[in-house]
Amino acid sequence: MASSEMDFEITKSDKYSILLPTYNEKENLPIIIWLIMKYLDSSEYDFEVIIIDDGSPDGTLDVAKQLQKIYGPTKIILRPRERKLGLGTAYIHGIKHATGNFVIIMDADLSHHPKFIPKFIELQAKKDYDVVSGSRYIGDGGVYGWDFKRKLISRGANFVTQLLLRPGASDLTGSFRLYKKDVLQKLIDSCVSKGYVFQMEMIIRARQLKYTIGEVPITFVDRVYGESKLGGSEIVQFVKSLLYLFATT
Ligand SMILES: Nc1nc2c(ncn2[C@@H]2O[C@H](COP(=O)(O)OP(=O)(O)O[C@H]3O[C@H](CO)[C@@H](O)[C@H](O)[C@@H]3O)[C@@H](O)[C@H]2O)c(=O)[nH]1
Repeated sequence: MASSEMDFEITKSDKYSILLPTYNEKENLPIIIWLIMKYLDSSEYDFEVIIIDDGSPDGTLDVAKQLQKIYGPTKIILRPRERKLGLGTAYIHGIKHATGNFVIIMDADLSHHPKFIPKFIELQAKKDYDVVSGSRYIGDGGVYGWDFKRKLISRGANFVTQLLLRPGASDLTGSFRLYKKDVLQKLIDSCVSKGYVFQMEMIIRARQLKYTIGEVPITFVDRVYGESKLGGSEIVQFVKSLLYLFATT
């Protein structure tokens, strides 16, 4: 048993692969890795962290190599790519190297706090969910540090998607999630979007394919170091993909 509660069980063979895509995260990476180790090492969970760096000019990969020396090559796995190829394809690349039967995806910029990971794992184990999604829009979840424009974009994207596609999950654009690996692979194979919109399509496809989705309230705290890579082109891509999904599903 990995928890004091006796109403769920983590099988000894369960392993969690945490995918961390990075682009210019040299300040954030050591802290997020330290927090992951703090919250997971103290548990009995078997896990690995896969860092997918896309040729960050700030030297994130060098920092990742140092971390690998500290925590060991079985805990920290480096799967870099030569150049910035986008968040969606970074996950697709990462999953190819995941050895766990569960995959956790999260941002490396400290917006997603690793303290929530055990909650994802416990909920999944309790109900055998195919997907557990972190939600900023249920219970005591929330967003901290975003300006009005960014909140409006996120709320607006969720609202319009809820209206058009009725996905039955409250946070569609968030990217703090746990998947059964085989489910994630099937969802990736069925998704057509790349970039940020990928997160939304994954939930829509999960519903289509009748996978079960659980939700854990999470707080999303805007990054302190570095900059968001969300720009106008991602927003245009989101709207295009939303209309495509509306027309085809
Ligand atoms: N490898 C790689 N990593 C990337 C790339 N672009 C971004 N990342 C990494 O992906 C994570 C999130 O990137 P940000 O650019 O900081 O995301 P954001 O604007 O804060 O957006 C967040 O909120 C969106 C809306 O809720 C989410 O859709 C998005 O996934 C992310 O969680 C960070 O760890 C960042 O380094 C890329 O092209 N390649």
